[in-house]
Amino acid sequence: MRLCAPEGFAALITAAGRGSRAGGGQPKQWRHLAGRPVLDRTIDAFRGFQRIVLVVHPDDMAEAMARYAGEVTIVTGADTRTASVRAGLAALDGQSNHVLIHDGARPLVSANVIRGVIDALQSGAEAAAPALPVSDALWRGAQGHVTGTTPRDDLFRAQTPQGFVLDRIIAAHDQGAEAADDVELARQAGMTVVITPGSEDNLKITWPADFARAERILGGAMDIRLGNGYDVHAFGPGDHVTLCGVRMAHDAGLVGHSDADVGMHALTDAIYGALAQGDIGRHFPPSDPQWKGVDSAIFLTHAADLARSSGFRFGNADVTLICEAPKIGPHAMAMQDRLCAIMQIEPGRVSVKATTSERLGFTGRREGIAAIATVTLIKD
Ligand SMILES: Nc1ccn([C@@H]2O[C@H](COP(=O)(O)OP(=O)(O)OP(=O)(O)O)[C@@H](O)[C@H]2O)c(=O)n1
Ligand SMILES: C[C@](O)(CO)[C@H](O)COP(=O)(O)O
Repeated sequence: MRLCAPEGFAALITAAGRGSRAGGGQPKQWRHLAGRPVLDRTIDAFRGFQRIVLVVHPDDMAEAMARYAGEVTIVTGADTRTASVRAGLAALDGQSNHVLIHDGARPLVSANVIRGVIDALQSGAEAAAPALPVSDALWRGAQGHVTGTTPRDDLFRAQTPQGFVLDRIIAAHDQGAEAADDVELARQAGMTVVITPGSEDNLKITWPADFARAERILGGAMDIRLGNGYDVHAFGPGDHVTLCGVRMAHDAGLVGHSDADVGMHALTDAIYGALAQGDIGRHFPPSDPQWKGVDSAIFLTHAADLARSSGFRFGNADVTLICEAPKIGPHAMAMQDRLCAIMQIEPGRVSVKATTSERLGFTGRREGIAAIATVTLIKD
């Protein structure tokens, strides 16, 4: 659930690091986590803020502008996290009186964690930040052996967002010191910092294995839907068929109320099925003359829009056409492209393939064409 931040609260997201510990050939904030860039998810968590400042590396400025211009204020960062935060603070103007400073590399921060920081600041704290008590025993060690134990009663694992009265944290940064985080700088400047509840899920992606861990956490929170669809149309008089949006010459046509695109109908029903929204007949009754002879793209567009407006994105779709003729193979790519265009999803997520039924049954006797489709929808 997304929160709505009070007026005067700004968010500052640091994303100018190079992610050297995470590896992967690309800075971690730009790598995909369950299908979306890490930074998309981080920014989404702060969408309820009127003002968001995003600090990026100069090499990433073009990418950041292409993705987020107009939604957030984008500024260039510097060599250290502290200097990047300083650059971001300089972009905040008099409209903000509080700022929450957050690592771009913590994409799974929850509304509750953010709300805890805001609540503390609204209750009068000059600084507040989430943390978790250390629950494991803490050892000192050398050469592979335990050399001592450290009491953990007053130890916490610091997280972000770290929230501050804006002019107090700007003043702390103006003193120019380097620090592990903004709480350290705030304390050096004499501020009292309230500890608010952190979350195990609010991990900072730091090491290669953190991507798999974050995907596992997201997997638990994701709503993943699977839908299937099946349709049949009989051959009748005609000189072409339209399958998955592609018109093909044939020695017969397909009989139907609309354009009888059996593949598109199966796919449309699969989407409605995944959404638990009935089938094409419920949304476009065959008794209604306005759907007579129409392009079935109308139905697929409606189902895809319904999926999106319900908060889902497409995982993939797979359509199988069952017929002896016409030959589907030469047209399969064009069909995939057409379905992707109608559903407004990127190529590579839709498959169209075909099989015969070895001359058995109604498809084997060339009396008609059948189609089955499967689709996955994801809400994260
Ligand atoms: N000069 C820097 C360094 C870090 N960060 C940001 O601060 C957050 C926390 O830093 P860290 O996890 O250390 O990220 P990196 O510096 O990218 O990682 P590494 O140290 O492995 O290179 C990240 O969102 C990172 O992009 C930043 O804005 N500017
Ligand atoms: C700000 C921080 O995430 C709080 O835990 C942490 O200090 C960043 O440390 P890093 O060494 O820059 O990853």
